[in-house]
Amino acid sequence: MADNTGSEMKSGSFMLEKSAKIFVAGHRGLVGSAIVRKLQDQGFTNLVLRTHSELDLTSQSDVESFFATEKPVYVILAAAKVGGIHANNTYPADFIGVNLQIQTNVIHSAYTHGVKKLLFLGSSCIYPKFAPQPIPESALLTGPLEPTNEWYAIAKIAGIKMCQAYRLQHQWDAISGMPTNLYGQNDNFHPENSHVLPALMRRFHEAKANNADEVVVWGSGSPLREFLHVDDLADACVFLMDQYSGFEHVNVGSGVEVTIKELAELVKEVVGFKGKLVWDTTKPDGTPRKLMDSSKLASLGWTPKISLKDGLSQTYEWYLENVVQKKQ
Ligand SMILES: NC(=O)C1=CN([C@@H]2O[C@H](COP(=O)(O)OP(=O)(O)OC[C@H]3O[C@@H](n4cnc5c(N)ncnc54)[C@H](OP(=O)(O)O)[C@@H]3O)[C@@H](O)[C@H]2O)C=CC1
Ligand SMILES: C[C@H]1O[C@H](OP(=O)(O)OP(=O)(O)OC[C@H]2O[C@@H](n3cnc4c(=O)[nH]c(N)nc43)[C@H](O)[C@@H]2O)[C@@H](O)[C@@H](O)C1=O
Repeated sequence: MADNTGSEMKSGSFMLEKSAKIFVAGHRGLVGSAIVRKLQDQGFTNLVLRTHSELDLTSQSDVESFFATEKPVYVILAAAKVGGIHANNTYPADFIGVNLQIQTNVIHSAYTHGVKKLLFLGSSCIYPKFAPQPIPESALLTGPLEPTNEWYAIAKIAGIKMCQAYRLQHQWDAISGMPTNLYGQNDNFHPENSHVLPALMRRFHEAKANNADEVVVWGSGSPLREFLHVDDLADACVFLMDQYSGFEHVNVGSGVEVTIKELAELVKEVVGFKGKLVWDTTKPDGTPRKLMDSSKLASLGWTPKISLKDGLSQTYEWYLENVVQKKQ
């Protein structure tokens, strides 16, 4: 039964419907590809997938036709305009506009065409810049946002609210998960527009390959970030599809935070770069700290499994095989 208050749980029907048609939007991205791997591992056989060029989710009419034709039973919305601190800061119109368009089109058409349940993915940047730490779900809309990503955050907050509004008005089972900073295979390794972890992995790798003496890292090194491996996130998404039908969004974190300086040292070690770090303090630090309180998800019965050290090694192996070797 769908629930308006968040107090009730849905028990296990998703995992029993292995041949139900599931639309994973954004299936080639970091998150979408991990969700596809997880669903396939779990025996789901009827995934419907479209690349950006096959279906532009910012087009309301194309999204409408897609849902009318395909009629998926479940939707996991992992398509979005995504990027790190520099991209968010540089392209505010894209981050608010594209994300509002994608999520509005997909959520509305999914509801209209009888989708049974939808999972919307937001981000830990929805919370106020100076939220209490660890950040509980209840901190939403209690203070001003971090300016470097407020445009993206406003779109994501609108997505949560849209799911809640459709639940209230139409008793429709739309839920929201809020992942912390993610990393893993199929990440974006762009030198400027990516998130810190893939950016540093690439920069250390290239410095090592070129016998460089130093690597530039942005900001002061003091901000704290919590990192979760994307395979853990995918596992949590499947868990939420199966086990959660509440009104409130759910934090998905690892509970482990490191300073950017500690992260840089870890990535340096995994890559095997021997030179020194130089800090470019003209670059923004962003939020000083954003550790999520994931006790709600833990109380439902889900916890992460992959340590940062193991996850980093795995990701570097993947990067070597799939990015470096393919360029050669
Ligand atoms: N990465 C992170 O650290 C975090 C991510 N998240 C959330 O997870 C979700 C997925 O992020 P992530 O996997 O990192 O992002 P990626 O950039 O890796 O992937 C985004 C996907 O969205 C698709 N896409 C983008 N625009 C459109 C469009 N107009 N029409 C159709 N498809 C489109 C892309 O398709 P194509 O490949 O075909 O171009 C791509 O597959 C987002 O909602 C994000 O907010 C939350 C917290 C942290
Ligand atoms: C997931 C989350 O991601 C974004 O927020 P963010 O956590 O600030 O993201 P980030 O990974 O880009 O940076 C983390 C920290 O790391 C420092 N840093 C050092 N050196 C590099 C570097 O080379 N690249 C980047 N990107 N950052 C670097 C950087 O200065 C900052 O202090 C949101 O915009 C929003 O998209 C969102 O929700």
